[in-house]
This record gives sequence, structure tokens and C-alpha cells, in this order.
Amino acid sequence: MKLHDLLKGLDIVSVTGDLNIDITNIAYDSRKVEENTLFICIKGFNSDGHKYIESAIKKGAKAFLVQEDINIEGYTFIKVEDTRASMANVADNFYNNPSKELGVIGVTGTNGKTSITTFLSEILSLNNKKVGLVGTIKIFDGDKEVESSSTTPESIDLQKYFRNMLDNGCDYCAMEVSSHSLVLNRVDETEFKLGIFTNLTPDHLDFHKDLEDYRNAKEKLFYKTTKANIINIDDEGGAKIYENIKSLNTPCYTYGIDNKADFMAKDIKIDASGVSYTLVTPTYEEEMFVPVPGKFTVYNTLAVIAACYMLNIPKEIVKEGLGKTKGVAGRFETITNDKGISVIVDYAHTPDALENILNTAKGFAKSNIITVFGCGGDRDTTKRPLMGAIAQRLSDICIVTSDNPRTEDPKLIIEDILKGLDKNKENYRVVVDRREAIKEAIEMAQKDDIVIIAGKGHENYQILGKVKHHFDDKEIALEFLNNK
Ligand SMILES: CC(=O)N[C@H]1[C@@H](OP(=O)(O)OP(=O)(O)OC[C@H]2O[C@@H](n3ccc(=O)[nH]c3=O)[C@H](O)[C@@H]2O)O[C@H](CO)[C@@H](O)[C@@H]1O[C@H](C)C(=O)N[C@@H](C)C(=O)N[C@H](CCC(=O)O)C(=O)O
Ligand SMILES: Nc1ncnc2c1ncn2[C@@H]1O[C@H](COP(=O)(O)OP(=O)(O)OP(=O)(O)O)[C@@H](O)[C@H]1O
Ligand SMILES: N[C@H](CCC[C@H](N)C(=O)O)C(=O)O
Ligand SMILES: [Mg+2]
Repeated sequence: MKLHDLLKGLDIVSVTGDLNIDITNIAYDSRKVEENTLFICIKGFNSDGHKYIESAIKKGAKAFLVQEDINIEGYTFIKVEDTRASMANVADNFYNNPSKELGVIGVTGTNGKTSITTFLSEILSLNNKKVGLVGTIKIFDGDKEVESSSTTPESIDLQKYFRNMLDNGCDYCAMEVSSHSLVLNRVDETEFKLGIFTNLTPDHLDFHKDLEDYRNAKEKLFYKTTKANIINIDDEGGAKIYENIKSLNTPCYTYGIDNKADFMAKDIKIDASGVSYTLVTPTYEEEMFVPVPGKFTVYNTLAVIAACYMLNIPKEIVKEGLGKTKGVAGRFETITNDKGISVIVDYAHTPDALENILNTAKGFAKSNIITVFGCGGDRDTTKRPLMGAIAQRLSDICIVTSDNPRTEDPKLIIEDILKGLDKNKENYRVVVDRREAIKEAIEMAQKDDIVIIAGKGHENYQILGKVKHHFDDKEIALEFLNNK
């Protein structure tokens, strides 16, 4: 593609060099530069892409999108105000506006995104549609599955996945849209058919100034949609977003349990086998069963049902799909064993998620609840004491351990968590090593106890410093269950 065609729609400050050259690759990381690349220099949080221009030239870059005045003879420099924002535009041009052809369904909110996108993809596939997936666990482009390194990829990677999805015959893409991605321009230029809001509870307050700032980030999704927005009206953040977007051209629908909504659940029953409820939609009522426990499953499936309604998926397919779902890896995932202990691995890494799963477990506990959990390093520190307090209050025994410490000292993270615990109670202990903590929980568990291992869900690694080591909560739990 000619460089000048790649730049369509950009607000350009200045250009030096030739715009009539052929560009065959675009990259924001110098390590991914090839011959004839347009290298986009981003001023990041840790580094600055402008520092890698020389190394990009050595690898074959011919043109540069920059924010600074740089001029090197023989190369083209295009200066813009904000390279990160312009990158989304360039990526959309390079891959020929794929999101306009693909039905992209975006899901945002603190918790529930992976669950909802997984359910949606299962139902749409059952209706003979081909569905791509972008989210925390994996990316599926209609042909290959790759492990994700973030919840929502950078714009260049995202637009490439969209193009591959189209080439591989996908009709839809079910996609998680993180608040980071909305602020850091990763989804600029993406056209969403549907936008779904799950909930807003404290998380990522290291990145967002406060909860309002976090909500404003999430709200951005609903100005990028063409067919419908779908909002959880029981959630305080959802209610505020609804007020702000209800008069937009894109129609807005609501779901909920407690407040009047377009899609509602009545007569909810929750037990260890799952949830059942009477579904009320604008045109029909239906008895639903979903084999995943928790009131949050009711919310997640209401969102899914509303989306399927907007896409005219037959209600029988929706009921069948939800009825036979295998659930989502690492989300309330039960580790089968013959010891009579319920061992549940769950990705709860926010106060709200932890409270939800512990309350769900309490709902059917016959005996003790033993909770193993920690908090991630280099992430929001405000959630640590909150999660500590919740774990202690809702468990009989709670073992405070490490999650992904990253570059923090695990003991100091645990100290932050302990600030939320009542030290006069003896129902907690600290075991810094997560493997040892899981071992202790499984060894102390008796028949009918529930062991909840929270925070890492599907993750098959632990990040110590900057290094990822193989680590799998399920694998370790099984090992100690088998030794018991
Ligand atoms: C805060 C944040 O999101 N940062 C992301 C951002 O980093 P950054 O812009 O600061 O990049 P940087 O490291 O300073 O580097 C600046 C530029 O130099 C380039 N570079 C760097 C080194 C080099 O040798 N050559 C080179 O060209 C980099 O590619 C980059 O373009 O861009 C990087 C490249 O895409 C991301 O890897 C990085 O994610 C970090 C690792 C991260 O942890 N992000 C998390 C917080 C995140 O995004 N989470 C959300 C939410 C999850 C949820 O919902 O819970 C997600 O969507 O995953
Ligand atoms: N609707 C919900 N409301 C509150 N908690 C939920 C909801 N759905 C799931 N959870 C809890 O939150 C955890 C994370 O769920 P899920 O992975 O679906 O969320 P997510 O939004 O994709 O999270 P992330 O931002 O980390 O990608 C689950 O393991 C469960 O404990
Ligand atoms: N998407 C979340 C994942 C947290 C998972 C938890 N295991 C941790 O490492 O903190 C984040 O980046 O904050
Ligand atoms: Mg997710």
C-alpha cells in the first residue's frame, strides 16, 4: 500500500520525505520491524519508541510516524500530535476497515467479560455462525487459537485479527474491551455492532484516577456502536451510563434482576449445579437453566440473551446453548475428585468478584469454606485490604498467599492485604508460596468442605519479577488431591 493511502484521515502536523513509497508492514515495536515497514514511535509508560528509530532502520523501516521533529535523509517522517491515537487510524487503513464488515460485539465492565464472550461465541456457533474471539484467555481468528498477552490487543494487532477473521469466514467477533484499551486508543476506529456493559466495581485504580474516571473510560464503547447497546441497569455505574447514552441514535436496551429492564430474570434458583430462572424479554418468557452457579451467571446470561435477541438468534438455540455450556476455564471451575471436597478454581481478582464467588459457595456449603487467595503485584493496591476483609468475613479459614507478585516483594503485598483483616480472629494464616498454600488448603480440607482457589483462574503461569514460570492452580490442586 502507498504510504499516502495509509495516512488517510490522519491530522498531520508536518511531513519530511516521500509519501509515494510502498509500505508492506506496520509496527509499533522495533523488534517486529521488517523491510518496508512504517514504524510508529510511541511515548510509553516505560520507554519511548522514538529511541528505537536507528534499530528500526537497520531492520528495514522506511517511514516513521513520530511526535517529535526528527529528520533523517532518505527516510520519511510524518509528525502527528499523538502517535498512539494515529496508529489506530493507520491500522484500520492498512487492513482495509475490517470491523465495518465483521459483526464485532464488544463487552466492557469490571467482571464478566470473558464469561459473556465465551457464552456468546458458543451460542452463535451453535447457530452455524463462525465466531472469532478476542479476550483474556485466547484469541481465535476463525482458524488458529493463540494465547492472549492482554485482554484487548493494540490497534495494529487487533485490526490484523479482524482481517484474518474475515479471511477465515467469520461472521462475528465476540470481544472483551478493557478500560485500558478505550483510554489507550486500542479500539479507536473499530466499529462495534453491539456494546455490552456488565458492571463497575473497584479495580485498576492504579491506572484510572478514580471510579468516575474508570466509568468514563468504559462509557466510550457505547459511542462506537451501530446496532444496539445493552446495559446492566442494576449496577450503579450501568445506570449512570444508561442516562448518558439513552438518547443516542444507537438504541439502548437494559437487563437486570432488581430494577425494571427490557430483559429480566424472575424466580431465580441457585445451587451447586447452576442457576435456573424465568426469563422475561420484550416478546416472550422462557424457563432457563445454565450449569454455572452464581447470581453473576444470571446477569452474564441476561446480557448474552439480549445480544442474541438483537442478532435475531432463535430463542431455542439460545436456550440450548446456555443449557449445555461447559462454563469457562478458570471461572468457578470445579476440580473433580473422589475425596468429597469441592475444589473450585476461580479468576476472582477484584473485591466484587471475590465476594460474589464466596457468597455463591456459602449458598450451598454443607461445611467449611477454605479460601486461598492473593493479589497481583504492580497493580491497583487499594483492592488488597478490601479483598482481605471479604475473604476473612466469608470464609471459615482463609490462607493469604501470593498471586503474580511481578516486581513487588510478595511479603509487602501480603502486608497490604492483612491491613483489611481482623487480627483478633484466628481464622486466617499466611503462606507466601502459592503452591504451599494450595497444599495446606487441600491437606486440611475434610469431606464436604469447599476449597476456593481464587485470583488466577485459567492462568498457567506465575509472574515473579519479570519472569513467567509455569504454574497452574488446577494442576497443583489435583496433585495434592491425588496424594491425599
Ligand atoms: C499501561 C499499559 O497498558 N501499557 C501497555 C503499553 O505500554 P507502553 O505504551 O507504556 O509501552 P513502553 O513499554 O513504554 O514502550 C513504548 C514503545 O516503545 C516500543 N519499544 C519498546 C522496546 C523496544 O525494544 N522496542 C520498541 O519499539 C514499544 O513497543 C512501545 O510501542 O503498550 C505495550 C505494548 O502494547 C503493552 O505491553 C503495555 O501493557 C502492559 C504490559 C500492561 O500490563 N498492561 C495492562 C495493565 C493492560 O493493558 N491491561 C488491560 C486490562 C485487563 C483487565 O481488564 O483486567 C488489558 O487490556 O489487558
Ligand atoms: N457479572 C459478574 N459480576 C461480578 N463478578 C463476576 C461476574 N462474572 C464473573 N464474575 C467473577 O469475576 C471473575 C472474572 O470473570 P471474567 O473472567 O468473566 O471477567 P472479566 O471481565 O473478563 O475479567 P478481566 O477484566 O480480568 O478480563 C470470575 O472468575 C468470577 O469470580
Ligand atoms: N486483567 C487483570 C488480571 C489480573 C489477574 C491476577 N491474577 C493478577 O495478576 O493480578 C489485570 O491485569 O489486572
Ligand atoms: Mg477477561
